[in-house]
Amino acid sequence: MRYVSTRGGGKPRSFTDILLEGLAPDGGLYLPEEYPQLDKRTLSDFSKLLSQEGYAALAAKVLALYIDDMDELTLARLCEGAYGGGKFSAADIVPATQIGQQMWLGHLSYGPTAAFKDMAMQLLGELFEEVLSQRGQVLNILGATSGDTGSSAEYAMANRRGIKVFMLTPRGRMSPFQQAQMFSLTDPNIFNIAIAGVFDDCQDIVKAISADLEFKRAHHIGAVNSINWARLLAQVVYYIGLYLQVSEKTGAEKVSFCVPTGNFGNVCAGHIARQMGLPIDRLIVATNENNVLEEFFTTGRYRVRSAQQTLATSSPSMDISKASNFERFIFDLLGRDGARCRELFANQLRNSGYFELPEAVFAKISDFGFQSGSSTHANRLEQIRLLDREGIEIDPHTADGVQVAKTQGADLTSPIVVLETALPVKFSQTIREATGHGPKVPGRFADIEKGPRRVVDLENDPEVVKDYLREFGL
Ligand SMILES: Cc1ncc(COP(=O)(O)O)c(C=O)c1O
Ligand SMILES: N[C@@H](CCOP(=O)(O)O)C(=O)O
Repeated sequence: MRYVSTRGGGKPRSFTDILLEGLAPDGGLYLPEEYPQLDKRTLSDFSKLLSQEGYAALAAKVLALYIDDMDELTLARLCEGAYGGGKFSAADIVPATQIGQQMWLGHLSYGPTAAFKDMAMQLLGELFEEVLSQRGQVLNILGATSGDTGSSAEYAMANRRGIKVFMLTPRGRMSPFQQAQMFSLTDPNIFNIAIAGVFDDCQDIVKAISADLEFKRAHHIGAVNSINWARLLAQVVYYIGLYLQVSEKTGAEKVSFCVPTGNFGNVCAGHIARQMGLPIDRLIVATNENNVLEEFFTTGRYRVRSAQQTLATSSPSMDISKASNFERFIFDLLGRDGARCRELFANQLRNSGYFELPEAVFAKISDFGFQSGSSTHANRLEQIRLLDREGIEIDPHTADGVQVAKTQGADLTSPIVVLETALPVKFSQTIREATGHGPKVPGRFADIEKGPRRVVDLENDPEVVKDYLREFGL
C-alpha cells in the first residue's frame, strides 16, 4: 500500500516512510491510495479472531491490510506489545455496554492515561521504536495537546530509545488532572511546554515547524498528533471491534456511531472504516459550543474561528476551531482531487478564513453517512446526572456524545454506539457540579495532583519553539 498527500504533491510513499513524519512535505495529510475492502467473509473471520484471540490479533490483521513493508509476525508482536501485558484495565480492551434501548457505550478509555488516545498511542510507541532501531535514527516528537493527546503520547514514549517528546499545551486551559498527569512526569526524554494561547495556536506552531522542511530534517522532527496517519489506522481497528460486538449482540446489520469531536481524528477513523465497507449506518459528529464542524455539516460552510472566538468549555479537550483531519474527509468528498483540496485549504481558507462548498458537492455528504449536532454545558451536566442515577459514570466529552446521539439519533433504526473518549476522573470539577459527588478515582491516579510540576512557559511563536528544540532536541 502506498500513501498520497491530500494536496496532490510528491510521489506515493510507503507506510514506514510516512510513519515518522506527520504532515506531507506539501502541507497535506497522508491517506492510502485506496481503502482495502471488508467483505462479509472477512468480517466473519475478524469476528472469530476477536473472540478467540483477542483485540491485539484483530489489530494486527487490520494493520496488515495497510502496511506491506513490515511483515505480519512483526505486526503481531507490536500489537501484542501495545494491547497486551495488562496495559489496559479491561481484558477485552474495548468493551461495549448497553446504556439505553438503542444506545451503547464503546469504552475506549481503559488505557494507561484514561483517554481514547491510548488506543493509538500505545501502538505508535511500538511502531516508532521498531522503525527507528531498524533505521538507526532518532526522533524529536513535536506535538500539540488540548489535554489528552499529550499525556497519552508521553506515557507511550517515556524512556523509549532514541525518542524525545516536546509537547505544546494551551496554558491554563486543561483540567487540573490533565495538567498534573503531564507535568508530574519526570522522565528525562519528556519536555512540557505551556504556550499562551489555545490548542489551535499550539497546533499551528507544530504545523509551521513541520512546514520548514530543512529544520524538520535537520532536527529529526516527528508527529504524534492525528495528522500522523498511523494514529487513524490504529483507531480504525476499534470501529471494527465495536461494530462486531454490537451487531452480534443486537443482530443489527448496520450500526451507527456518535463521536465527540474536536480535531476530527476519531470520527475520521470512522469515516475510513465506513469507506472500507464496514456496515456503518450514520457517523454522528458531536461538537461542544465550539461548533465549527456542526456548522459545516449543516450548511456546507467551513469557517474556522480565532483564538478569541474559541470558548473555554467544560469539555476542554474539544475546544478546537481548526480541525486538522477535516482535510482528509474533504479530499475524499472531492473525489480525491488534490489540486482542489490544496486550493481550499492552502489558499482559500488561509486567505479568507472560510470556504463554502458548491451545493452539488455538499449534497454528496449524506452518501458518506455524516450528520452532526452540538451540546451545551447544561446538556452535558444533565446527561452525566441522568446516567449517574443508573450507576454509570461518564465524562463531559462522552456526555456530549450521549446528548447528540439522543437529539440526532431519534429517527435512526440502527443501534448507536457513543464513543467514550475519557474517564470522568480527568474532569472531577464538572462531575461534582453535575452529581454533587466526585468521580471514582482508579488507584493509580490517587495522588497525581500532589506531584511536582515540570513545564516551561514559551511565547506563542514557532521561532521560540525552534530555539528550544535546537537546545534540547536529539
Ligand atoms: C476526551 C476527548 N474527547 C474527544 C476528543 C475529540 O477527538 P478528536 O480530536 O479525535 O475529534 C478529544 C481530543 O480531541 C478528547 O481528548
Ligand atoms: N483532544 C486532543 C487534541 C489533539 O488532537 P489529536 O487529534 O492530534 O490527538 C488532545 O487531547 O490533545
